[in-house]
Amino acid sequence: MPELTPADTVWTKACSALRRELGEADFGSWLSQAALREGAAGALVLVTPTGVARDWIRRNAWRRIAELWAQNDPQGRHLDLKSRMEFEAEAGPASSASPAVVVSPLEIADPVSTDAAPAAGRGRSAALGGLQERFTFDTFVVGPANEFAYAVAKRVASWADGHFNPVVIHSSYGFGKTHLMNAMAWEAMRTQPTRKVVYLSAERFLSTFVRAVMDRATTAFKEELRDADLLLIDDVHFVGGKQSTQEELFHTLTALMEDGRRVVFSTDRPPSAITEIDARLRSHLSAGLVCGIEPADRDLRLGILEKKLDTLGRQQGFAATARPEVLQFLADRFTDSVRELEGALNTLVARAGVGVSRLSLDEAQAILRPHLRGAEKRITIDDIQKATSEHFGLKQADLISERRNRSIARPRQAAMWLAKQLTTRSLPDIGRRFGGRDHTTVLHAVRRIEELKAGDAQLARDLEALARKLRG
Ligand SMILES: Nc1ncnc2c1ncn2[C@@H]1O[C@H](COP(=O)(O)OP(=O)(O)OP(=O)(O)O)[C@@H](O)[C@H]1O
Repeated sequence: MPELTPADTVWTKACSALRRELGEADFGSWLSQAALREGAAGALVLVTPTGVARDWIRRNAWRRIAELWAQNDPQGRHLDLKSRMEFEAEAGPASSASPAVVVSPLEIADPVSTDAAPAAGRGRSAALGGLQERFTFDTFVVGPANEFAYAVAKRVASWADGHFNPVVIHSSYGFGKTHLMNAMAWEAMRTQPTRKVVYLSAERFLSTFVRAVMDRATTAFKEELRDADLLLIDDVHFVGGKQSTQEELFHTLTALMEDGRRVVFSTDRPPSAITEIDARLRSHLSAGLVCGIEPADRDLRLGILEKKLDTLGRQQGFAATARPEVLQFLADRFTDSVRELEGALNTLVARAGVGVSRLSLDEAQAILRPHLRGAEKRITIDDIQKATSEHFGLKQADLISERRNRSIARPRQAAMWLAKQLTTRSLPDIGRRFGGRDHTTVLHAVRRIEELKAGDAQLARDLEALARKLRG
């Protein structure tokens, strides 16, 4: 039997990208209440509590959800969107009582679960949920972009003496941080089953901590973490701006380090650039061993494709290969993150099945056409800045500068809006490319332009002309 990816895993992955891209406020207001459910005949439906929420999601996030879903679901299942009333009307009254709920993002947190380990003995190891079995060193492909981070991760997992503390692994989204963090946890548990390994995302650190505060159970929470021989916290930038969580994290870090325990963090930037994190915590992170993972080069992308193809084939029970020109096409077109690259390959295998090895380049392109809309002509933020500055008679440097006069600020906001529409970059990523601005600034720009273009016909025309020019 091929191994199926549970729908909740796909949704969890999509949620973590959506949370980052939409921002905490929108995600919390609209998506955190939506739940993935199974309707009639096993159809998967994202169910919102109200019709208003459904409409908001359809207008503002549905296209992106569909993309993320396709990228993360190897089975290529269809996902529908309905309000609860619609869902129950169609599925019949039994649906509300049936155990059809797969998962809602608010229910994901499972403060102390110990059921995630693969076959190797667990001993005192504890994973606070969320470890994925497929993320091991064996499935990680090494190349110049990640070899240093990989070597450090192997060293941490072997419990070698003379370790650096903390270790910080950073990369832009989708280039393998979580994969390496998981691989370290699995291997550390395997090599020293009597030691305690704790892995959790910063998001889960936050939600578990908040819940512990509400339940007056912070002592148990602290003990659970401070007892770890190896603590791994993924996506630590997420605690930025959350004062008490940062403080708790800082105390956890110092307590563990004083005791000679090992701590590893992953972040989306070098620690010195995470300005939304408290200076004290930031300086502790910067003082550790900081290793970056660079975007994968073409050879690494090809290597990853071959490895994934082999794994997918084994999961589905056939020897999967693909024509070199198909793999090269994927490696050249899906360069924004390994996640997208993998999503494209998943789509081909899900659609063609055993016939994937016979797919011609034309057929592969036809299958991937919906995914290529943004990538057809790969538009970069640099292209957008050049076109926008030219259109408004400015210099590209003006868009990146600190200058705030309206004649510059408005085109800058327009360029940010275009970056959100025409690329798959996240808000933090866009912010970074506009002179290191915060993701909230980008979000504000995107909303402001949405508002303005509804009443300002000239601006709407400018944006349309720019988008047309950029799309080519
Ligand atoms: N070098 C690699 N070898 C094999 N697979 C990889 C590699 N790099 C990334 N991947 C795959 O790409 C996908 C995205 O990687 P991962 O989730 O680790 O990224 P990330 O950097 O943690 O992203 P984010 O910042 O969005 O959390 C995963 O399925 C992972 O297995």
